[in-house]
Amino acid sequence: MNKISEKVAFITGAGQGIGEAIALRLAEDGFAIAVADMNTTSAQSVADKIVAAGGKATVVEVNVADRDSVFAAVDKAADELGGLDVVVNNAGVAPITPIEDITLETYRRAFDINVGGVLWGIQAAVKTFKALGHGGKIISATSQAGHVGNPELAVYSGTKFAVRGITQSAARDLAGLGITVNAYAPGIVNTPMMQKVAQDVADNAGESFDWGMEQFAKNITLKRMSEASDVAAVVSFLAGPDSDYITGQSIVVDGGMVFN
Ligand SMILES: NC(=O)C1=CN([C@@H]2O[C@H](COP(=O)(O)OP(=O)(O)OC[C@H]3O[C@@H](n4cnc5c(N)ncnc54)[C@H](O)[C@@H]3O)[C@@H](O)[C@H]2O)C=CC1
Ligand SMILES: CC(=O)C(C)=O
Repeated sequence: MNKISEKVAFITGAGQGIGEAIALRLAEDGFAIAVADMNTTSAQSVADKIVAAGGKATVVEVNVADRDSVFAAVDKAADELGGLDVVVNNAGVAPITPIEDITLETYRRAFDINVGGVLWGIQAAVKTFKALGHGGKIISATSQAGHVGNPELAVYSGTKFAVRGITQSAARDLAGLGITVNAYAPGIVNTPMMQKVAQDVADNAGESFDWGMEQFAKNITLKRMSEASDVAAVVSFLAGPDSDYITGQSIVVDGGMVFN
């Protein structure tokens, strides 16, 4: 096994879905894991799974939309786990927003969580990496919808395009500190988020849940939906030494939906 011993990874939105899969995969890779989420009950069950498998984990409560909360969570994780090497800004929300229905509240919440959460996560990571006297890796969630605008997802697509812009700028700003900054862009992953997106799109069209899923899944070249573990494998690569010469990139892991 490719063990990276004594390294620490902080992962937001790690209580379920893609974040959970990333936490389990990086624990398997040898990282001690800060399972950061606003839902501490689900986060605790992920931490319990890691510990039961022989790994090391701690639960950290965080609201990624709140800058102070993110800084406090990263500090706590580094204190409890004795360091910090990788920060994964994974938490996000995906409201369905046909153009004419977009409200100020929906717009603000999505940008506060999906974009603010990435900015504050990057800032908090830099502060702690500097305090520890070394560089590190910052990895954030964008989406295939951050590479091509998706129907009924204008606000969400906007946030995920923003994550790519921030990733590119931060990569340039932070290279001198020995920090790489990258993103992963999943496709259609079978998680609670995607199930709700499909249900909402189906409800708007007066169709079934399966029809809603099909609207997203029909253009996947590999003809299967993604498992969260497909995404976690790419994050494992971005968190490990084999990606040391990569920065400022968004790695698409979507079974062939968008081609760059
Ligand atoms: N599921 C999919 O098909 C895709 C997901 N993504 C992105 O991957 C990331 C993870 O998505 P999923 O696992 O599907 O989502 P999910 O909704 O299943 O899980 C999200 C997790 O984030 C946590 N969270 C939400 N808001 C938070 C906040 N303000 N502070 C702290 N934690 C918060 C939730 O409690 C939950 O545990 C998101 O950024 C999403 O946009 C990107 C492309 C496709
Ligand atoms: C939710 C999401 O990121 C999609 C549909 O790509």
